[in-house]
Amino acid sequence: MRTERVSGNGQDRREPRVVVGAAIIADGRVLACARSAPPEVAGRWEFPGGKVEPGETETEALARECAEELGVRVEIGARVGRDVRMAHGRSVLRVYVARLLHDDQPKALEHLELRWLAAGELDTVPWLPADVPIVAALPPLLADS
Ligand SMILES: Nc1nc2c([nH]c(=O)n2[C@H]2C[C@H](O)[C@@H](COP(=O)(O)OP(=O)(O)OP(=O)(O)O)O2)c(=O)[nH]1
Repeated sequence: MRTERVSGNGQDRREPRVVVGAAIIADGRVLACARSAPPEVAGRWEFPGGKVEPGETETEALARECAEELGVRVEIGARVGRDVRMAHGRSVLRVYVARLLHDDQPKALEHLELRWLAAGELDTVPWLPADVPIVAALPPLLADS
């Protein structure tokens, strides 16, 4: 895991690593993805995404991960929910709304399964724990889409 030292008030502190996720919304549904690895989280559901690499913006990281994991091009929009601390504060999950571009259709290139979920179906899959408060913020966004 990569961390950064930031000086302030004569003390060093470590900035949490940002993991970005894309809540891809289309026709009132959000794309949920079942992780294939590692074994301890395989079968749990998440938003496509991953760690922001050095020198990359969050938007660039999301575009890269959506291309790698789903083979799609996306437009990134507003934040969904709040930052959720993970790994004892060593990382945070930060999710953005995304929309598919050019009629691209997501493919499970790295996930076990993909599902489009409407607001009433959000609790039909076992989300990773950090995703739960973010999923709770989705229904108004799905209603507006
Ligand atoms: N992508 C993603 N990761 C999540 C979510 N919720 C959640 O707890 N995580 C965790 C799982 C992992 O511990 C971590 C992200 O790891 P990752 O494996 O997706 O990141 P990455 O693509 O950059 O992978 P790597 O380069 O380390 O192999 O964040 C989510 O909704 N999306």
